Amino acid sequence: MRLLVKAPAKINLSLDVLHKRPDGYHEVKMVMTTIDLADRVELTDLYCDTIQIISHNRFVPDDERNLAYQAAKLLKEKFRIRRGVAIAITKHIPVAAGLAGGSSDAAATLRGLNKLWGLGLSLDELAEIGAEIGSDVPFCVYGGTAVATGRGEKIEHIPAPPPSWVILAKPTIGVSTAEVYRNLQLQSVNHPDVDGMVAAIKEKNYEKICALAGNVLESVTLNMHPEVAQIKEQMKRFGADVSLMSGSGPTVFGLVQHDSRLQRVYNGLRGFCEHVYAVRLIGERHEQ
Ligand SMILES: C[C@](O)(CO)[C@H](O)COP(=O)(O)OP(=O)(O)OC[C@H]1O[C@@H](n2ccc(N)nc2=O)[C@H](O)[C@@H]1O
Ligand SMILES: Nc1ncnc2c1ncn2[C@@H]1O[C@H](COP(=O)(O)OP(=O)(O)OP(=O)(O)O)[C@@H](O)[C@H]1O
Repeated sequence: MRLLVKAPAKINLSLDVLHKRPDGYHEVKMVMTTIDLADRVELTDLYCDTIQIISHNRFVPDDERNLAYQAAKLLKEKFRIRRGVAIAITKHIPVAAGLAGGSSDAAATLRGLNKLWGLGLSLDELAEIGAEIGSDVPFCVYGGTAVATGRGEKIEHIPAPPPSWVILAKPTIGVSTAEVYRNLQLQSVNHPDVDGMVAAIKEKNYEKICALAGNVLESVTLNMHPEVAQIKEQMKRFGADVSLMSGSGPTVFGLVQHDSRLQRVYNGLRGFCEHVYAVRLIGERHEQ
């Protein structure tokens, strides 16, 4: 049997870090939402008992380092599955970009194998398993819009933000999430108002969402890579209502509500940035 699953990217509308924990992770409080830029994950039953990753992207590992491989391995071990699977991943989400591409591939693999192998697990159960793979995986299991706390694995669902265009611009550098967290100087950052962002989303107040968008990790990545700060400025200058780095970066996203302004922001950025995308906020959860 063969199953096709969509793996959408996320952006962080607000990202705060509260403190470093004894286990080395950071306690976060952030608002995440899905956008309609997605990888395609195709799962095919194999007769032999192996996990095979097929990806034609040179930045994506095709062995046990791939997060989708780790998702399949976990399910096989936990539920003593003696079937194999080929996981073909067509990447559309840029790699190491702050958009949770690998995490979303892993989450899509969990949702897909749950069906393919008839495991009957709930999304809550899949999210719990996903937390063993990475901090962003539980959110990606559900999709939608949520406040994530803990190290990112505790998910509280909130309604979708009002509709908007999202312009993404990714400079040609990759950023290591671990390195960004390691270099964070918490005593000197401006903490975003995450509760205010949640209220603004619930009120569907687009102006307030734009005013409250913030990400403490910008303090690290913008310093390490000044081109990210430049893109952020250009995005605003070309007419985005707000521009912010997503996750640990380096992708910068801009929100644009009016169609009339979309083309100007998109074309303006294309002038000096190779990877630019215009997508929509989805903000709605996956079905079981
Ligand atoms: C930046 C975000 O993408 C925002 O959504 C996430 O916080 C990162 O999530 P992720 O990429 O799934 O992160 P993980 O794979 O769990 O962790 C990668 C590394 O980032 C650091 N890390 C991650 C999450 C967290 N809350 N605190 C951390 O300090 C740790 O050094 C960890 O070894
Ligand atoms: N399925 C996958 N797709 C992309 N990268 C993967 C995958 N599996 C493992 N990786 C590895 O993970 C690294 C980070 O890739 P990813 O695209 O998930 O980063 P990211 O978007 O910054 O993640 P996050 O926003 O969750 O921090 C890559 O450099 C790659 O080596």
